[in-house]
Amino acid sequence: MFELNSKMNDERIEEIGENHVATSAKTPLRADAFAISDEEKINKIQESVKDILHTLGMDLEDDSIQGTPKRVAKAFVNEIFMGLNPANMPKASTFDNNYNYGEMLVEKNIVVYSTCEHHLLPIIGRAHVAYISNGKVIGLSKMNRIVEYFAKRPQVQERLTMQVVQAMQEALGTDDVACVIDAKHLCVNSRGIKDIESSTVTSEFGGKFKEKETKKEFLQYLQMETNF
Ligand SMILES: Nc1nc2c(ncn2[C@@H]2O[C@H](COP(=O)(O)OP(=O)(O)OP(=O)(O)O)[C@@H](O)[C@H]2O)c(=O)[nH]1
Ligand SMILES: [Zn+2]
Repeated sequence: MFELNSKMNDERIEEIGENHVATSAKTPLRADAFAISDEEKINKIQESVKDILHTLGMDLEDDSIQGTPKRVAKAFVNEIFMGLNPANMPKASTFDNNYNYGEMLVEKNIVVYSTCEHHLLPIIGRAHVAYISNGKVIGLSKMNRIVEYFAKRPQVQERLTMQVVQAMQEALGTDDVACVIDAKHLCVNSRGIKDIESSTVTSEFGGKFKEKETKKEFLQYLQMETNF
């Protein structure tokens, strides 16, 4: 019934380049960012973490800490910052909108675990992504995966929000995409000003979502009570 369109995604990756984001919201990567393999990155980071722990005065021979440099390095490369590796870009399978669904689709409450690039501390929150089909529909989980991919980078929340919208626009071939993120930054909550209550809201509205009524409809869905 549906025509899987993952080939388009591969072509798109080639077109846009390793950052998967068209223009303004690129993650600042060095030109030689991919000169060494992930395994080499893990080895180098491991040494750097050893150095930090040693400088802090920790005994690296201690049974509990011995494995920490490797653990941290693996977590950085394979998990926390896996979104820096274009090989991890999710395949954003799109399908023909055969049923002519013409209204907005909202994927609410997508969990965001990201990392603030200023302090390398967690950003924890929720993303809400919406689009209006221009002939294509996207697999629901792919929206969660796109958010996850861009979240797993050193980030500022503004850029993350824009990257999610741009990647969705590319996948769906439409400007009519929006994203709102509400997140807590541990650099604000647990250190510095130590304001445990505050959170940060960012938004990006593309195409029809810039129009008052469409934006309002999207934001109203986010206020809806959910009973499940
Ligand atoms: N705009 C923006 N700022 C962020 C984000 N994450 C963290 N920051 C801020 O980045 C700023 C870095 O400011 P600096 O003055 O260089 O760092 P700092 O001395 O640690 O600042 P304090 O957090 O105020 O102690 C801080 O105000 C952070 O709150 C983000 O996603 N977007
Ligand atoms: Zn921070």
